[in-house]
Amino acid sequence: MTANHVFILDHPLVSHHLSALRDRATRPCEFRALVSRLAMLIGVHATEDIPMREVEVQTPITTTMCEQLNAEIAIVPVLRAGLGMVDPLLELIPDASVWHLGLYRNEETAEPVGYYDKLPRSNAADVALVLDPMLATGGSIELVVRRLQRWGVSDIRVLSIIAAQPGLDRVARDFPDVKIYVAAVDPSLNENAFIVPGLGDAGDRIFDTPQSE
Ligand SMILES: O=P(O)(O)OC[C@H]1O[C@H](OP(=O)(O)OP(=O)(O)O)[C@H](O)[C@@H]1O
Ligand SMILES: O=c1cc[nH]c(=O)[nH]1
Ligand SMILES: [Mg+2]
Repeated sequence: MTANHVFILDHPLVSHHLSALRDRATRPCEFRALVSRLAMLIGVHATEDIPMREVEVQTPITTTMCEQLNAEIAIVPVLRAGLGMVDPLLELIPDASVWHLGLYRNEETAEPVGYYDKLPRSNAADVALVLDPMLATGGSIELVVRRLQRWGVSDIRVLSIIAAQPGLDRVARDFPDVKIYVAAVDPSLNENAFIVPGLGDAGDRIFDTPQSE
């Protein structure tokens, strides 16, 4: 099942960079660059229908009607791994604000545990772009979506690089209005709730903090 609001990028550049990202031999320096490149491609796609307004612009030659963004856009990286996607999104949308949320998964239960929340209580953004390269069980994203709904955001868009089908189905079922943009959907999770085939632990690979195996 793939819901109406799930968008899977189908592009040769996405496939090419994803293959290097998955490769266990890819070093953190290159891994970071690949996360950034893929985040930019996903970011372009995820903003295709963002609200716009007409403005009159004076060129050196004449006046002409142009379009500009017409929405308060919040970039919401999920620590840690989501940090790797912030710079390319800010490159695309320099006027966006960045609100950090910190979560980690309990290793035994795979349940998300919140440890940092920088979201304000009021003045919700019009659009929230949630950044997290991995959507596995979907538990972390569901916590984030609930928090953004409490803030008052109505247009929530999740940008992930790889989603596992079970987690994607769960989020799409529980939050049918949330739009989800991914570069790939992998079929399953292993006994530790890691995505299969996946790419391992995205946060550890971005920040070069390998855990003992
Ligand atoms: O869909 P879920 O099952 O909730 O799993 C996905 C979450 O797991 C990873 O974070 P992790 O706990 O490894 O934290 P980190 O980014 O600090 O490494 C990933 O970046 C997501 O936030
Ligand atoms: O496969 C997975 C699952 C959760 N988090 C990751 O970084 N990778
Ligand atoms: Mg991690």
